[in-house]
Amino acid sequence: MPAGGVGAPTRAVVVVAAGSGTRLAQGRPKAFVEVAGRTILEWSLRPILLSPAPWQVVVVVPSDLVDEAAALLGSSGNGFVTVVAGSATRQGSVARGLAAVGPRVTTVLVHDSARCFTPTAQFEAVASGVEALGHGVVPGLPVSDTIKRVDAEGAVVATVDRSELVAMQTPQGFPRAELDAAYAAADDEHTDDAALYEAAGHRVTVVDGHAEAFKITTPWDLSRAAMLAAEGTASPTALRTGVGIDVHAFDPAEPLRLGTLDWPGEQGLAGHSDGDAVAHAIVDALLSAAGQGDIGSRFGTDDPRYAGASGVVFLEATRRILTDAGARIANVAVQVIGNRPRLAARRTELEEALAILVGAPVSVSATTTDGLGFTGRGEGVTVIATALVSVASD
Ligand SMILES: Nc1ccn([C@@H]2O[C@H](COP(=O)(O)OP(=O)(O)OP(=O)(O)O)[C@@H](O)[C@H]2O)c(=O)n1
Ligand SMILES: C[C@](O)(CO)[C@H](O)COP(=O)(O)O
Repeated sequence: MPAGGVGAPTRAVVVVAAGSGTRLAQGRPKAFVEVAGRTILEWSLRPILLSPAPWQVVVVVPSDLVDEAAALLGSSGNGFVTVVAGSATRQGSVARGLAAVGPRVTTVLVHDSARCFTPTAQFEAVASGVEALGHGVVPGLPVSDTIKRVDAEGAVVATVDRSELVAMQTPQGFPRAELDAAYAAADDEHTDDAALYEAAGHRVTVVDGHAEAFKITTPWDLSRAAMLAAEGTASPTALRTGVGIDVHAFDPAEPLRLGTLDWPGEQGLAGHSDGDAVAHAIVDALLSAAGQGDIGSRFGTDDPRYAGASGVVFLEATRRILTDAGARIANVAVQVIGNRPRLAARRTELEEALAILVGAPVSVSATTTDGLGFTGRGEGVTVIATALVSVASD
């Protein structure tokens, strides 16, 4: 499914990783330098992948490393991650990233890959701040040293009142249309996105930043990053697959509900709920991938709340279970085995409806068994689903 299609996220984060890392001096662009066996780029995506909200992620890397980054991130398999080539300046790189943000996105965050241990909560706080306030939101930390203003010779001109100062971090968040317009109008270089946005006349609110959102700039910062990774403060993300199967017999007295859609004129499926075998197989695949049990243990047939319940109810409840467990859905694939209904004409509609509920791409395929078995005799359907989720690993 394209990043901008129905079901695509309304939040995006542009992760700028196209800098050269001159001050880090490791002989490689900074985002491709490793910390505890993973590149800074991979570390920087971990908190975003752990976020319960679905994000479109645009990663901006040096132009000669686009293929390497796509391979590293496995982005070809995930419609919500895009890798694009950066520019000579940070501002130019951000502009290239913004150009790749999908049409459904209304809140956009810009994040330095170099701040790779930024906690997930900081992304959530900034995005929800933008959505609540309707203007720019940036994380900042109080300045801990005394600050002096000096002249060209190094003579102190003044001691600055540091109670008025905050050190800026990322991600910096903005209403998408306003940031796009500010970037289109910008004619000066700014050191952060908020400055460019302020220059266009907009308001910016500062929220609390976090010490772990420091920017890896110098070799000392790299040592600090290695210490954090070794302490497990920055635990890596693991990908887990899950599988689910559901079988239902046809019941001509019932209307057909499959994949949360109504199928007028088709025989229904028998069941304690609405018999939506596609929704049930997806629920099992998601629970299995996240290690959260199965549909029977979570939504028992003896529970009156689920008698006649629609697939939407099961999918929404399952998504909440995964969110509470800190698991993020990467994608779901479904195969329907049976003679009826014929899915081809409604495949896109079906995939989009399911993607909205799951919050990630869903692909649906169908097959028959050449007349063999109960599905071949037209007595019912079998549905198989697989799911991929990311979870915090030990
Ligand atoms: N042309 C550029 C320059 C910087 N960045 C990104 O902007 C962030 C902040 O820049 P900085 O940490 O200063 O990175 P470098 O420019 O790589 O560092 P240096 O100035 O030491 O070369 C980093 O995530 C960096 O990858 C970028 O995408 N494109
Ligand atoms: C955006 C930023 O991280 C906020 O502190 C910073 O301005 C970028 O760092 P740079 O070294 O000025 O590129």
